[in-house]
Amino acid sequence: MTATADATESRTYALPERAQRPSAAEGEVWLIPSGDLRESANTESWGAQQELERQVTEAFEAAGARVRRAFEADPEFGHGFIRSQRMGMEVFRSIPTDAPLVVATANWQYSHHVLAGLRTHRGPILTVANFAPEWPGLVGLLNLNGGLTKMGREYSSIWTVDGTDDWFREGVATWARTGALEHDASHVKDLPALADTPESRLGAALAEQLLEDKAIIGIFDEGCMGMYNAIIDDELLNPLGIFKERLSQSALWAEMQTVSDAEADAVGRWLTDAGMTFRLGTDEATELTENQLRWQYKMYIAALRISDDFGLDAVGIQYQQGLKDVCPASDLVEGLLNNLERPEVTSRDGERVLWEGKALPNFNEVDEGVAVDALITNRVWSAMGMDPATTLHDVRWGEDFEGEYVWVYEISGSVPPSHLPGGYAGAEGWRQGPTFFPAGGSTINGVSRPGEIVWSRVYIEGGALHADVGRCRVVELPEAEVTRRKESTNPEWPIASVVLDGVSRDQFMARHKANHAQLVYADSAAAADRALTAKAAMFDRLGVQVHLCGDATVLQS
Ligand SMILES: C[C@H](O)[C@@H](O)[C@@H](O)C(=O)CO
Repeated sequence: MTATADATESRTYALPERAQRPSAAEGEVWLIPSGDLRESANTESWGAQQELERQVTEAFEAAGARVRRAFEADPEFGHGFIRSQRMGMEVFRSIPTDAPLVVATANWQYSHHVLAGLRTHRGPILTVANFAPEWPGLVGLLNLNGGLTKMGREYSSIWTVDGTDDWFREGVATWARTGALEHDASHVKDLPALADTPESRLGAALAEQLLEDKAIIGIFDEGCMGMYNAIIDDELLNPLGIFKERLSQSALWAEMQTVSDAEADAVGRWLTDAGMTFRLGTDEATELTENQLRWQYKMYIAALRISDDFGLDAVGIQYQQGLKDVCPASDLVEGLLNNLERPEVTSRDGERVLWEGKALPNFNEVDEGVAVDALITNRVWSAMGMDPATTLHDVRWGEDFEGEYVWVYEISGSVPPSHLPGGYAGAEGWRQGPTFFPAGGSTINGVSRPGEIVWSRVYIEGGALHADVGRCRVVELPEAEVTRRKESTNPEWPIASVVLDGVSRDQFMARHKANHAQLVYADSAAAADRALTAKAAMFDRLGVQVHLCGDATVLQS
């Protein structure tokens, strides 16, 4: 009997067909927009995106270049954003690999929709945002830039309020001509060798302790909203003595079911007694309700119990995907965890008060750059006897006010109440917007009190961890101006009016490698300088490369 013929004997195989890409045409610039994964956000911000694309197209035409959009808007969806990673990959198949490419961003966008294509694109890349309050294009841009920086892909970046300013138009013309754009970075210097001071000794000692004893950051579902820059690989994280506990938001939801209404309601009573107020209504779809609050209180208790189970040193909840469809947002929980003074929670058996009188550092949107920063800040500030309550803020917008550039830093949900005037008395809970949070939930809304701040950002560049550190002040603006700024952005979110010391708007935008900046108050300007020195020393001893921005100085005697 003869053996059956081998199917591959002919040695002719089905080779994959390769996509035929158009070739780049002289004087042609390609344009793509990256969108949100949430269609509600895409349809609502589509008008703002069209306006930005009009401004960008006009600026390129004035510079003698043509703009070609890589695909048309889809009438079925009612917008022309790239709305998923898959769609991004498909769109990139039609873009010449060596074409000059603009990513225009007028909204909050999910960077991973376009990072796959950008990673292998060979032509020059320009990221552009509208510097406008209503839709956070610049927040999206800063995240994208952080992602490109982490992956080591060269890019240029520019932003504009309305497309008419010379700085923007000249920048576009320069990039169209040369494929590159340099920004002023003269405000940044590397950390000098630190003298032996009480602060440098404290930083080094805390670093040694972390390296020896190690710490765990608990991550309820890693990776939020395509923020590739906010994921720190274990290989970079573990050498700091910090390890991840990977947890699931479904476990959080399950634990929430075990918390009784009575326990949840006690949290609510504590907050009300402390002076916090809530804007309550009855329509679940658009208003904050008692029912939503009760679920948030259950989440607060559940988060602390699970953190206790795993012996966590800091915790983050992904929350914007998955969890937001199941239950009210976690923001209220997150602001409380970061605060020293907060409702008491016991272990399940009622025997132990969890983190009694202490904050459990929380990193919103599971941003691991924030996790490292919050953990270190908590330890330095606690050792110095200062309030360690720290939070990220979105770098949301800014404008001159009476000759000074005042940023709108605005986290998408909550700050620790100690950042507000009068603490809980300065906190008002508003419903999270239905566009992003169908199941609602309360924010911790308010206006951050004036004070001396250390700001920072931990990020990845060149395969290593870096920290930009600087000094700023939260300033008090007239009420009407604060209201205008809040209403131009998201009035349900807490705002900090920030003046950066020695850093201009464009220097900050060009340098910053994330949509988030970390803020913590110090007791005075002198205390802030001392704390900054200790924090820089701790980073330094851990092997994180520290850069001092603007007027930040370290004490050398
Ligand atoms: C709700 C929005 O998507 C926000 O969450 C977004 O702008 C951010 O906060 C990004 O950090």
